Amino acid sequence: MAFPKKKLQGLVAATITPMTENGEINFSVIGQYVDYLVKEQGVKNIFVNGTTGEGLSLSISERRQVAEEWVTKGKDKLDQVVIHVGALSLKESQELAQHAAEIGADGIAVIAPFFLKPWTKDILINFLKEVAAAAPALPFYYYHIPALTGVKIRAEELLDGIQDKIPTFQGLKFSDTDLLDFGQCVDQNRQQQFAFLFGVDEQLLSALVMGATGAVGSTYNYLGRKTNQMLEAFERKDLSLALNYQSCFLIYFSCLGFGVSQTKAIMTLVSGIPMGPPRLPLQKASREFTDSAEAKLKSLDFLSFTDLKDGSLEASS
Ligand SMILES: CC(=O)N[C@@H]([C@@H](O)[C@H](O)[C@H](O)CO)[C@@H](O)CC(=O)C(=O)O
Repeated sequence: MAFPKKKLQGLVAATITPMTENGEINFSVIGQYVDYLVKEQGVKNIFVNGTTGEGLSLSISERRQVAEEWVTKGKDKLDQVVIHVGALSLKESQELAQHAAEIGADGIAVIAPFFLKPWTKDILINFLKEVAAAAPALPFYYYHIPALTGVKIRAEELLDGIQDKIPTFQGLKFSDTDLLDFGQCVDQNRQQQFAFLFGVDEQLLSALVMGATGAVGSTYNYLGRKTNQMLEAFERKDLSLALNYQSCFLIYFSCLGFGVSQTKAIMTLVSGIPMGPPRLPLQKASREFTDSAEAKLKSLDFLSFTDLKDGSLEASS
């Protein structure tokens, strides 16, 4: 089995799908976006077509093209490109999984189907197993995001014996605030060397304490460098610096808002790369929001990372 040379760990940016003002995908900026993540944010792993990437709002053909563009532009620059291939239709999910393997992606992830839902662990595993089997050489990650899917099966329950059913299972992307469930997943599966990737960015420090081996999230698009500093502080057991980062992050960024529309607007401001509006049913961030976010980011010196004071996101004034 062609598993990655190294385990998926550290920060993984959940990529935004850039769009034009007309709502078409803007493929032309993806190369620039890769360079920005690597050079400016120090982030070399990406998660494509997930929540932040509006994967479920794209057509299957668009999802294939987006995945292909990221793999092509990321070649020799990124470490790992994981493609989210979850869909309501098993057939579509399998088609996307097979496509991810064909284009040379490094892994696939799948959410629980969320319209006609699996109500038991065994049914969910059966669905995931069928998708994973369509890409038998690719590492498989379960993407647990119960608030959005409405599928409340605890991850800890799902992981019990999962590799017997899904031999390519390599880890969990856990986008939920139930740290007890997360901690139990880590605790019970430590010996299997799975990747435990936390997906609630504003709680990452707590998840590190519970044993997270990495993180997938929207904010690592523009806060990758600062979050890497937090990871380093945590590694050095400098909890006070790590906490300083997490607190600053909570105070400063939670007031800006974290929806996909806001993420697109903030990323455009911070990176200078146009991300465009989201697709319906999401609404473009209002001018009022963008103006106040810009003022806030300026007051933090945040529109130029190089000016940031070490270990602090505090306002320059
Ligand atoms: C619900 C949601 O979008 N969660 C984000 C977080 O990164 C989130 O934006 C962040 O924690 C801020 O709330 C990620 O877990 C989603 C993600 O990784 C993805 O785009 O698939």
